Amino acid sequence: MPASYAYLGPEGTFTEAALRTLPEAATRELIPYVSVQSALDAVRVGEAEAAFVPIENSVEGGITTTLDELVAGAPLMIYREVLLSITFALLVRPGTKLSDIKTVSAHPAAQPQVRNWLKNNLPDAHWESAASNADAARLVQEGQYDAAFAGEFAAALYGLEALETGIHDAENAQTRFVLVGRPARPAAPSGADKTSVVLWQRDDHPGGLRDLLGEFATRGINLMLLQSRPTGAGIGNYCFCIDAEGHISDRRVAEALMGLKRICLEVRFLGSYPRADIKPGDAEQPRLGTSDEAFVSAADWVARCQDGRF
Ligand SMILES: O=C(O)C(=O)Cc1ccccc1
Repeated sequence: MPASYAYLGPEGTFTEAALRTLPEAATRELIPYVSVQSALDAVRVGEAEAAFVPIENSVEGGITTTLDELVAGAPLMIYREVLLSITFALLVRPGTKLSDIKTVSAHPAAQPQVRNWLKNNLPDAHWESAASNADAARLVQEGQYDAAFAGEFAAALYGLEALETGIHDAENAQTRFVLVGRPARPAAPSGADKTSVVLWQRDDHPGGLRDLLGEFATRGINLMLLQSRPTGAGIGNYCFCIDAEGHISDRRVAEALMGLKRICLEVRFLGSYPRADIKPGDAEQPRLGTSDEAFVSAADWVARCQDGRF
């Protein structure tokens, strides 16, 4: 197994900055890839042990390329998540003034975070999407665009200077990144975990989504993400990406997944992994009647009833 992590590159992405916060990244070779797809494919073909990619941001929601790869591509599993607070710098070739800027570029997920700033400061600039924010910086260096929105730290890598820093339409904007590998046994519960799944409904009926959500609700499981994605089978056909509190080895989570497996056309397990938003020990206690002990004693009671020993 190659001891390398693929990531959305080139060098100087927020993805790379987030990846470097993981202790295990220090012992791996970090290899930049040009797209989320190519980083994930590197894992699928065994070129890399895992890939690190953006999956969600607090301003715009899911990063659809990543969700769609996890939903429809050859199965992969999430092992870790990282949250990074993000503000942008406007990077230009040295000497460029604001009034010189006719074209700006960044990753599409950056646009909702800089839209108001652009309207107020560069209302006539033409937006061009790039494969990543650092790639936009690289293209500015090459002369293809006049300015890029990227991390301030990318300036030195591409011989650029920051004309403006701290650009962010929404206060406290965060992006969530995940470390994705081939399917294997999830790490043991950390005490504050999250489980990701994709659900496909068996048929279209009133309350169909409520039935799916009910499997979590009746077991006291809080949801942290619900994003529908088109299945590609026609208008109105969606699957649901869900992040739920807890680990698959928690009885309530396992029971909810069994319930979903019984009623869904398909359930894809995407992993149980430590939450980045809180530390183990700070997680809420299970709601009344949803602890492992409650499930075990209820199952014992049913077994005794079946045995006539109640
Ligand atoms: O990692 C990057 O730099 C990216 O291009 C992805 C991205 C886009 C917008 C916010 C955070 C990360």
